[in-house]
Amino acid sequence: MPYPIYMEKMEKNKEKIKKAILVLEDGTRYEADYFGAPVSSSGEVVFNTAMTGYPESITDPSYKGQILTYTYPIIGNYGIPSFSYTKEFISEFYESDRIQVSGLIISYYSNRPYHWNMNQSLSNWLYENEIPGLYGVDTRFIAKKLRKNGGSMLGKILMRNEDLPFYDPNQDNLSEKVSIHEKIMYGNGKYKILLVDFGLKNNILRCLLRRDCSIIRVPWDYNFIKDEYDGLILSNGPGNPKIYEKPIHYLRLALKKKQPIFGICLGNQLLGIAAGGETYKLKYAHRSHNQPVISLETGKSFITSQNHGYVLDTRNLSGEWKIFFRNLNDNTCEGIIHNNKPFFSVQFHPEASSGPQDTEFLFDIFIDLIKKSKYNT
Ligand SMILES: NC(=O)CC[C@H](N)C(=O)O
Repeated sequence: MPYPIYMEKMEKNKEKIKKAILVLEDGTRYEADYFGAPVSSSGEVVFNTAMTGYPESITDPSYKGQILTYTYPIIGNYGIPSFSYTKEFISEFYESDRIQVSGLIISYYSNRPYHWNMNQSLSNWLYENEIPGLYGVDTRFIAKKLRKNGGSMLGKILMRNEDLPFYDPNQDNLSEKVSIHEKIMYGNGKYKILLVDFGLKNNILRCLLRRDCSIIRVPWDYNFIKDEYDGLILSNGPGNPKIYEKPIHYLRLALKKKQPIFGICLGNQLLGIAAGGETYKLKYAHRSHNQPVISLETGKSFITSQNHGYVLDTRNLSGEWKIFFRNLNDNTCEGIIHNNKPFFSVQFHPEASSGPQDTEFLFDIFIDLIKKSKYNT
């Protein structure tokens, strides 16, 4: 066993640490030790190069159906935070109320976690939620392999002599699994935001509540066309954007109206499709805290937090739209903006969490657009 491990529950049960196997769709088999729960799991293996923020990423619904590999070598060192809620009943430190990843693959599991706000260890949290983790893995080797295959591969974590079929989450409607089923209202601010939840990250709610908004959060397939609102936000979310035909149809209708629209990540892809564009899978997916983008409006560049495997092909975008941001690494589209209506969207995460907060000002731009359209100023 290459690394020590901190597995309270396992130790209590005097269960011996056993080996598990990572199997990739190209036939690669990789033996490693496990932490968290001793259960087998199948999904799309992706990797993230961020150095911090594992509690936020693990609870980000955009990771639904995915097995997350960290290239940063030490994970678990600050445990996981307390389960506290704001007065609006939004989790203070998590991006949703549950673990969303199907498994974790890491190099070194830190066996002495410490943080003033720590509630329990990462291993314990995974154990309680029946999610497996593998440690002692050369995650940079895995990342290189995944990169060669467009940033992801189907894979499975297998315990004992079990087996599972491969599972491709991109064939599924994942928003159905992670979105809400009933409307939820938050705050009583001046600006009425209709927020379509495709699997939203809580920090979108927190950012809006700090900006005098009242939020009507609705399920992914909610028909918002007849509703009254000051601004429409399309959240981030998991899976293949092309699956979400119903909301794309509603969006085409919303584009005929004049209320401001702001799309984030999956929201950007859906808005882009509604505006005539296409989406395709990136050659190298963007999952990190240090993705550089440039605004084609101002010429300013920003470091952004990202988590996406698909991207917009803007070639067939209707002439009313232009590219708002571009990625400075691979030149892909990082956002679009309408020429004369208050509609824009970004592929990165202006709400960050985790990651750099440099682009949170986009929420202010959105509120300014609302002020203009609401008060005609
Ligand atoms: N974070 C997101 O909204 C991700 C969008 C989409 N599921 C993708 O991977 O490209």
